[in-house]
Order: sequence, then structure tokens, then C-alpha cells
Amino acid sequence: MRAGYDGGVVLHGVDLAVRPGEVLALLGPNGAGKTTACRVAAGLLPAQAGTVRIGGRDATRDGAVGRSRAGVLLAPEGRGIFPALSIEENLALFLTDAQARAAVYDRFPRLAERRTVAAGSLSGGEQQMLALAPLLQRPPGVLIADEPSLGLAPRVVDEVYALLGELRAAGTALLLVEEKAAEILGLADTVAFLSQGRLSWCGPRAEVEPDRLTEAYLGIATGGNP
Ligand SMILES: Nc1ncnc2c1ncn2[C@@H]1O[C@H](COP(=O)(O)OP(=O)(O)OP(=O)(O)O)[C@@H](O)[C@H]1O
Repeated sequence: MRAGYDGGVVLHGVDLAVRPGEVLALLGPNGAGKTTACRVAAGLLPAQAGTVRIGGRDATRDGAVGRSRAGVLLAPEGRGIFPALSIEENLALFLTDAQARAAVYDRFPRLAERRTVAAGSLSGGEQQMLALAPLLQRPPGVLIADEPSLGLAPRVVDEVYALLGELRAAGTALLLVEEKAAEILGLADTVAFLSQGRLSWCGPRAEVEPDRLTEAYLGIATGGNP
């Protein structure tokens, strides 16, 4: 698949696949094109060439609404919650059923305690939980999460990743984008490294070599020079 902005090319022939109940980790430095890949997968940016398939069906021409009807959900960088609305109001946008909201509160008491406060006043970790927790009640077919651990304390990152693991167990296909690889590697089945809009390596997690991680962090090739 090729994609970019205003006729310019950002992704040069990047082909990715993720199956139900699997996690594909997309890693790469700033500007590699990870967010662009998420946008194309979610239907927010049309591919310039190539196809997007969902469940074997050609969804290339579907926009974001069509993709979301097909079960594709994008959790964007910056959480994707409504900061001026309360926790309860945010949950109600996704879960119209009060019982489902009650199940979220049972599972995440911190959200229950603060259900009437504006979501924007929550900590980053609580906001991320608010964005992801309702998905456990209605697991999407595909979840694309762009840097779900961005700016979170390590303990909270563990919580977020535990939740993502539950979604995988529920059969969701996960495309997870991270700049730093440590946590994601614990969950990933397949790892893809993106560098300057091209896949530099893609394969099973067990076959990832430590040098590749350094490359992904720094956006440079390692090879002996200091
Ligand atoms: N809306 C846009 N219009 C034009 N160019 C863009 C736009 N968004 C991103 N780009 C460019 O596309 C390239 C890839 O950006 P992208 O955000 O996909 O990378 P990324 O790997 O997600 O980086 P980061 O980790 O910083 O979010 C960059 O050169 C960026 O400047």
C-alpha cells in the first residue's frame, strides 16, 4: 500500500496483515509513517495505491464510517475522549446500555469514584483507561491503537497492556503502534519495523533481534560505529 499527503508519498509499499486474536506491533522512530499507516487502515486517509481488506473483503474505497461499521476502531494518539464531558457522559457515548457501563465501573473503580467529573481532569492513565475500558464490553473486530502508552507511568502502561491483552483474548485483531518497544513486545505476535516509510523488517516476535530495537528507537542503523 502506498499513501501520503497532497500527492507526496509517505508510505512506500507498506503491506501489513493482522488476524483475529493477534497483535501486530508497528515500531519506528518519529516521522517513520506509523500514524499515517493507522490513518489509512482506519479509512481517514485514502491509499494512493494498493488495497485494504477487512475480513477478506476489499474495503479500500470505504471511508472511516464504512470501516467503523465493519468493526475497525481507531484509538488515536491523545486518547480520543471528550475532555469537557464527564466520565459517565463519555462512557454513554460508546455504551448506551447502563448495565454495560456498570460493568466498566465494577472493573475500574477509579472511574466509578469519579464518574461525574470532567474527563479532562483525569490523569493521563485514567483517560487512557476511560478510552479503552468500554471496549471490553463490546470488543471491536479490529483495534488500531496509536501509541497507547504515550506519556504514561510504567505501572499504568502495564494496566493498559493488560487490557489490550484481554481484547486480544476476546478475538480482536490489534494493530499497535509504539515508538518505544519494551511493553509492546510482551504482547506482540508479529513485529513490523517502519523506517522512512518503508518496512525494514517484519516477522514473528521471537525472531526480533535486539539491534532492530535500537534502530527502531533511534531511527538509525546500528552496526558497530559509536
Ligand atoms: N497531515 C499531514 N500533512 C502532510 N504531511 C504529513 C501530515 N501528517 C504527517 N505528515 C508527514 O508524514 C511523515 C510521517 O508522519 P507520521 O505522523 O505518520 O509518522 P509517525 O511515525 O507516526 O511519527 P510520530 O511518532 O512522530 O507520530 C512525516 O514526514 C510527517 O511530516
